[in-house]
Amino acid sequence: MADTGVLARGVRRRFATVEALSGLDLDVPYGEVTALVGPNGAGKTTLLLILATLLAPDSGEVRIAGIDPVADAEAVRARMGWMPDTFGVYDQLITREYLEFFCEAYRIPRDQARARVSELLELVHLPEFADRPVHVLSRGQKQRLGVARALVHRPKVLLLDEPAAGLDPRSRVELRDLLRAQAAEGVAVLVSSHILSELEEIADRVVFVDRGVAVSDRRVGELGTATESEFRVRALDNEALVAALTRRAVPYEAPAAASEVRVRVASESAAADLLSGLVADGVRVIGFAPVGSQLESAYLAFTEERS
Ligand SMILES: Nc1ncnc2c1ncn2[C@@H]1O[C@H](COP(=O)(O)OP(=O)(O)OP(=O)(O)O)[C@@H](O)[C@H]1O
Repeated sequence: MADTGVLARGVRRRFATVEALSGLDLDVPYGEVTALVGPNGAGKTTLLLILATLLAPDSGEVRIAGIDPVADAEAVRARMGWMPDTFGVYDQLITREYLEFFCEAYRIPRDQARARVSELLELVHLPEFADRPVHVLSRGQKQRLGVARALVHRPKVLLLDEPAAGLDPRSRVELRDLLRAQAAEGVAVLVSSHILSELEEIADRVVFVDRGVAVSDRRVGELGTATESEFRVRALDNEALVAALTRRAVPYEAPAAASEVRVRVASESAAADLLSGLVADGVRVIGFAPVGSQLESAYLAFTEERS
């Protein structure tokens, strides 16, 4: 148990008539990025608030770095970094002062705080903003400052609620690198998000949450193998492609106006077989790619199953 950054067993939390969490189980190992994915209202934020010591569960067991957040919130906070989905920044403060303020909150001695803040500003690529007011930072830069704030006390567990929301592609890549680097240092990272295509690159594991329970837990590399998915196929000669698919009895859709055909295959392995078969049939294939990401296909498959 001590070897898991986050452990949750049978966690329940009700708000009046709504059961936000109905017996959720979760493990977040050290050294990995675990993503929490699920539709609106699935209970992700409720769970993160409980893990961050900000909300008590009605029942169930929770351990953060081996410690019960209800019994000893202070010890958990000393080991856990938290970035909420919306967080205020004290706009009038200078960026360096902003982080020094949080160092003080975590009782980091002043002489060490200065060095720690410089280190963090380097880490989140904001050193040139050290002496500028927080309000000049862009949204992506503020988001990175939020990560720096969560890392002030070198937590072993890092919890982030929708950190990539509203970020442009470049800021998302920077955030991804930052989180991967934390995992490489041995931190247990838990991140909730809706941006599925990005999560595929950020996360090692994906936990799907729906109606207050974790319904599936998969390693990102294994996502594509278990689910049927759709592939987009393009060939120099569309008619030859359609003829080959028909001969092979592969279900396809060929929208009249489009220059591509969509096929449904049972697995990645079936997709690979189909591609080599088409080439062997003499079809001059110029494009063969999954529609949406693997994570997206898995997500759609699991929400379909449950609706
Ligand atoms: N403070 C509250 N009072 C009443 N109901 C709440 C409260 N917080 C959450 N809920 C309800 O609990 C359920 C789960 O909400 P939660 O915010 O945890 O979902 P989520 O998965 O984070 O959703 P989203 O992706 O939209 O942020 C929802 O039905 C929500 O309306």
